[in-house]
Amino acid sequence: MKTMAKTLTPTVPPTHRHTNTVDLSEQIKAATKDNHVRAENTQLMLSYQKGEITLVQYKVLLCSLYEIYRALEDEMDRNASHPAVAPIYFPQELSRVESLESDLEHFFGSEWRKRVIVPAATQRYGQRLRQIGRENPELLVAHAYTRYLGDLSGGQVLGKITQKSLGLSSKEGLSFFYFPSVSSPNRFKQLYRSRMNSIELTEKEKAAVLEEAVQAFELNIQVFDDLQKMLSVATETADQHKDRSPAAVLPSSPIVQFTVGLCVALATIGVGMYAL
Ligand code: HEM
Repeated sequence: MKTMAKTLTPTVPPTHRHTNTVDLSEQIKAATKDNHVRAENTQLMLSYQKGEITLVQYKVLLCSLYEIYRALEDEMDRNASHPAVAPIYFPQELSRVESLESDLEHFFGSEWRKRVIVPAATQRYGQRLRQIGRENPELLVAHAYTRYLGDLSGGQVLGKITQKSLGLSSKEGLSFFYFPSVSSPNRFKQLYRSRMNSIELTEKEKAAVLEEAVQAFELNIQVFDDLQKMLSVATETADQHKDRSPAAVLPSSPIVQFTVGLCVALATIGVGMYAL
């Protein structure tokens, strides 16, 4: 027996054994730990945690999330059969585009498409997603992890805070936070992690995925910071038109939209803002 056990012992050198056996899900969590703390401490997320999220903050956040998920889900769909995407492709359980569309319609009305407005950082995030979808689909896992596992973790608490902060009596306008096809977020996250760990990646690709996950958090942080700037400009504009709230100013008249856009373009030093 003893001899057999010896024969079966792997001959991989200990250092190799270590790198090959560390799961992607563990590595990605460790690699983005500090970025997660930074994301939690952005002004927008701090307002959230204090239960001080306003309707206008939530509305602009929804607009940016729509742009981000549209790019992410377009690219996931297009690359659904790619070996690094297929294991973590869960459109039925995770897709957010339709829920965001219904939330946007709830808050902006049937003409919501004309009123979606996003800052430059959101455009950059979308462009990055579309670029990796075209050029390096194996990096999509970094973005899918960052958004979907976040939505199934802290995002669940944020949903409850949003409902309370905005004084919403029903779930209307909050579909983004609900995953009707996920009965247990914790169990689903475990399944998702195991699927991530099953993706076959070379060491070089794995390193690139970890780097991309850090970037994904940074892109989110930039979006939150840009939204905050956009809102400060809108508040100043509203103060100059004392009869109007920022919520009314931001997505309404084309002239004010243009003014806000112009100010944010200046405030974000050349990066600009795009109205969809
Ligand atoms: C108010 C802001 C936030 C709070 C309070 C929060 C809170 C949390 C909590 C409690 C967890 C679970 C940790 C665990 O299971 O060990 C978590 C996980 C996670 N969060 Fe956040 N979060 C926030 C913002 C964000 C943002 C902005 C992102 C990215 C865009 C994000 C991405 C993630 C990810 C990817 C995970 C899964 C980590 C893993 O298990 O690998 N979070 N968050």
